Amino acid sequence: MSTLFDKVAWIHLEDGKILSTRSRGKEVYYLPGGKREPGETDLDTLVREIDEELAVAIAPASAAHFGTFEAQADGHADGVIVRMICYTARHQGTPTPSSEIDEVVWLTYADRDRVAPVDQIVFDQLHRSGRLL
Ligand SMILES: Nc1nc2c([nH]c(=O)n2[C@H]2C[C@H](O)[C@@H](COP(=O)(O)OP(=O)(O)OP(=O)(O)O)O2)c(=O)[nH]1
Repeated sequence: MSTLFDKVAWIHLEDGKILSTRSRGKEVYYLPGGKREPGETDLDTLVREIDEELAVAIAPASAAHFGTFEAQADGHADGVIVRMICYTARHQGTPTPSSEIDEVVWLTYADRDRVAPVDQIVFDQLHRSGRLL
């Protein structure tokens, strides 16, 4: 049996830095987002997860698909894969970490080795296109 996590993440850049989170008890940084619940669209998941994690309201009409990326899931057995469907989107509110989130940080490409494998692919693409410092 192979496992694939189906997640939706928010790509949010400001001044060449990307908003990233560290979940409670974890050592590497993730892009904010989470797993789809049954029946949810990508945007349903994005709006719910970003509200839960950061108390920020995503504007769904502004969301644009950035890319979908797959890699080894952080902290799971070899061969467990996470698929992350990534969106940019406008928002309202100031990111404020929920109790599940220990840290909210702005990272640059210099932090590539501090993020999960799937996020490294996202970092590479953003850096190549000049959006991530
Ligand atoms: N949200 C998120 N998860 C990631 C990223 N990169 C990455 O490997 N993951 C992995 C972590 C786990 O190996 C895998 C499944 O997530 P999980 O099992 O920790 O999810 P969870 O129960 O905390 O649920 P959820 O809140 O994320 O929906 O997704 C990322 O950038 N963002």
